[in-house]
Amino acid sequence: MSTFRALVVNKTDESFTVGIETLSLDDLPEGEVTIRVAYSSVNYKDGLAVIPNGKILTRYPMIPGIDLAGTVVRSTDPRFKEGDEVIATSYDIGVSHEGGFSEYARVKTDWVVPLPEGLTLKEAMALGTAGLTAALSVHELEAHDITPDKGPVLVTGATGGVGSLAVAMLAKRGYHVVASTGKETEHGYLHQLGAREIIHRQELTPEKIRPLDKRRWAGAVDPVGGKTLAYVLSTMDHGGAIAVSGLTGGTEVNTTVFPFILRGVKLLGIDSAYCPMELRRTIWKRLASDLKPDHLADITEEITLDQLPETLDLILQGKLRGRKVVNLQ
Ligand SMILES: C=CC(=O)SCCNC(=O)CCNC(=O)[C@H](O)C(C)(C)COP(=O)(O)OP(=O)(O)OC[C@H]1O[C@@H](n2cnc3c(N)ncnc32)[C@H](O)[C@@H]1OP(=O)(O)O
Ligand SMILES: NC(=O)C1=CN([C@@H]2O[C@H](COP(=O)(O)OP(=O)(O)OC[C@H]3O[C@@H](n4cnc5c(N)ncnc54)[C@H](O)[C@@H]3O)[C@@H](O)[C@H]2O)C=CC1
Repeated sequence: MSTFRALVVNKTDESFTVGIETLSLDDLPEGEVTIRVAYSSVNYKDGLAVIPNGKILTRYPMIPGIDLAGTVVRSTDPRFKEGDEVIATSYDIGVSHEGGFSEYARVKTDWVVPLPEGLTLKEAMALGTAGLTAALSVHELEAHDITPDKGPVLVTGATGGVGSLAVAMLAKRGYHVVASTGKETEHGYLHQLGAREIIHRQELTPEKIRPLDKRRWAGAVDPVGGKTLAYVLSTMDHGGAIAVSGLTGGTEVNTTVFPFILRGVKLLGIDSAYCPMELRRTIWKRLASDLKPDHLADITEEITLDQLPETLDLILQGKLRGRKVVNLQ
């Protein structure tokens, strides 16, 4: 192999371009582990990475793609050897270090997780950062004593990557899942993943949000943020917890101290990118076992490298359902 294909984003004072290019291994950055990438996946952050003011990429040109899974072809670190199947997600990958939308990648050993028993490379990318984030959210809710007997757990942005996987994981763990979506055509999909109730996303953004409103949820997984998060905060039950990961509904949250001081609500921030390695390995093991969604194949659609630009455009428009896995073999 002397050359390979990758998606490259470039920005200069005069232009901004996104396209497939042919590169050689010498074009890859420094790192101990070189990987023949089998699959990558599409996350909202990748959509932001390929627009001029997305504020994700820190230098250009850059290969985006925060997720990758494949087989080690060379390692200068004894922790990995040729032939090992591995996952590498987040850290600087696809941000300031060439990422997964590429047939080959070279990364730091400290970013690499061995593929856990119970997952294929394709399944690992069907999960990807969205799965890691959904699982971290469930893990954190559990750690804050939000058990299935406590009451309904809300998932916002429920047809998206984080949302779909959170619905499936919580349902598998026995929670009464309430899924919020604006997509009326996807109710069947959400019921199939295990949602017990489906509500329209507009219900979570009323004109006026009271400091405290009727208690509705024991827990919530919120990849939407913004006004939705403000309403969810005001409608949490006593001792409830919200795992907040995203911003598709906005970055500003107008709230009061009352949910925190009168109902003891906990706001749990989820950061998949710099999640410590020990916890990351624990979560990947759970993703391969008790949190592995029963309907992973139904959540996932495979695309090619050539289909990436249009798919990245669609994720920013909120038009995708579930997860897109990029086949790079
Ligand atoms: C899969 C994960 C996700 O999807 S997370 C959601 C996607 N991420 C984003 O949308 C973040 C995009 N970034 C921004 O919008 C901005 O960087 C900002 C609003 C977070 C801050 O903008 P500002 O112009 O005020 O400052 P800087 O960009 O110069 O950064 C200030 C300070 O924050 C640190 N920082 C920026 N981005 C991140 C990040 N993603 N994670 C952690 N820290 C971040 C940056 O390093 C600066 O810190 P400093 O110590 O000064 O270096
Ligand atoms: N904190 C972390 O570590 C991580 C954060 N994220 C964030 O989580 C969010 C979701 O990421 P993905 O699942 O990859 O994206 P996605 O595009 O697959 O899902 C987003 C969902 O939000 C919905 N949505 C869009 N605009 C909305 C609005 N105004 N109100 C309500 N719902 C709206 C979409 O219809 C879609 O269902 C993003 O903001 C992303 O940046 C994702 C992964 C890791």
